[in-house]
Amino acid sequence: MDENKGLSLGALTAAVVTSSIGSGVFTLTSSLAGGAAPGPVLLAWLVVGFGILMLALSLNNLLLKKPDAEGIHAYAQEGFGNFAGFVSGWGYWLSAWLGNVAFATVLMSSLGYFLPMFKGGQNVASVILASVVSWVLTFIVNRGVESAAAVNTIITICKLIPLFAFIVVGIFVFKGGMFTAHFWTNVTSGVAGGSGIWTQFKSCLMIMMWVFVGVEGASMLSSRAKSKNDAGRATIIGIISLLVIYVLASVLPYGYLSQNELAKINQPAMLYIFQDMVGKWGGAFISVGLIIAILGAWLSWTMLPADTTMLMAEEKLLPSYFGKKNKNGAPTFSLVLTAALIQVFLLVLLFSEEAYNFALSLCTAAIVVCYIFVGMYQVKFSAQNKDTKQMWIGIFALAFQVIAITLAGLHFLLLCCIGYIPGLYFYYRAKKEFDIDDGKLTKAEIIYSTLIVIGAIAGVVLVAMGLITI
Ligand SMILES: NC(=[NH2+])NCCC[C@H](N)C(=O)O
Repeated sequence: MDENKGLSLGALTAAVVTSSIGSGVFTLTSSLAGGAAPGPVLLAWLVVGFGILMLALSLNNLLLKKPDAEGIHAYAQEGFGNFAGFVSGWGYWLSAWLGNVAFATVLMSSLGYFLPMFKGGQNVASVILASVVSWVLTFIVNRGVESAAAVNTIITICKLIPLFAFIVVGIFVFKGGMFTAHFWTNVTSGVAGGSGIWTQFKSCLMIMMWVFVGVEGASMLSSRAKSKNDAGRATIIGIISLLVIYVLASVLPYGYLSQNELAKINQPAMLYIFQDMVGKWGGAFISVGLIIAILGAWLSWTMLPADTTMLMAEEKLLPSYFGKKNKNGAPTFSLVLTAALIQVFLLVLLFSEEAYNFALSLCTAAIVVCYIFVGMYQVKFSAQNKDTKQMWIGIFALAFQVIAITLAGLHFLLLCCIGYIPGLYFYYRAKKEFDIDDGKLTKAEIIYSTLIVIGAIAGVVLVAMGLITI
């Protein structure tokens, strides 16, 4: 994007929309229909939309008032010290590549639409191809490639066209009677009378938060807005537009197929529903858009984690080799480490029952850690500056994240703790390398690290006991 003139309202709004759209919207309907009827789905959208809006407004505010903070973890560090900065940054990094694992499964299952050998996205052929894609993207980023504005625009258009086509056709084939038949009752649950509204509502949260992962990226662009007002306005318009797209794409199909049919449809659901609506070409049409959307998002989510660990190394939160750039200006160590971990996870996928949901839940849980720190810092900073309105925005943002992750599944946070263990080692190495606090962990850091380790052990134990299914 052009750096000199500042971004217009339209460009900023587009950035908010496009930075969030990855694979999620294409799989939404069936993921939601597995646990909820249209009524609770709409209710959940309202709540999640509000919570995310509060988060984005907090980020906007902080960015404008603290323009020199670089990266989302900077707020945690500024507000609550180095260890908090590390926890937030490492969480962002974990989230970024775990999300790529989820992308891999959707990408492969959409290729399965054309090539049966990839069907389901969870077999040896899929894992091999996904690994190749992951390493190729890493290689490209390692060559120092920056995402070009023109490419971004093309990717955005390719993402949006199939979505609009789906929505328009969805409106035409919509049958009101079908939609309202079981508006509040979950007909897939097997329980007579379905599961209660509350249970249905809860089942929507994780996937709905997942589709908004990435909004923080666009909020980060606020500093490049032509005017401060535009930054705030673009966030609101962008999030409302996203919400409209998500609501329509996920809810219209309830007026076309029954909830049972929707829940059982192959993933990526949008592709198969559209094929059902318009004929064979429909599936191909959606899948091309989907494949481009994922590759584009995957590329930027390859750059982002490496950028984060690079910044963290500059802030002395990680050893200097995380920040060491090759001759193309790319942080090779970070990139290769990340790709290697993705590789391990792709192999795990072979044995996972619900690989996509598992990966997206971990990705979402990990980023919630950063979001919680953003909320906390927004509250702290606004309270210090006696800015009551912003403080309330922060309180809502924070409350939403804490409550939503508690309802969606705290055990995913325990599993994320496992991912923090190597991070703790690197944090400790960094303290030694830069001789911070005489190269030792402080008392508080020891306590927090112990809690993380306990969380990780609890996570492992729960998995071993079969209480958490992978
Ligand atoms: N690689 C990642 N961290 N991806 C997260 C982005 C997910 C995106 N909101 C989606 O709907 O698919």
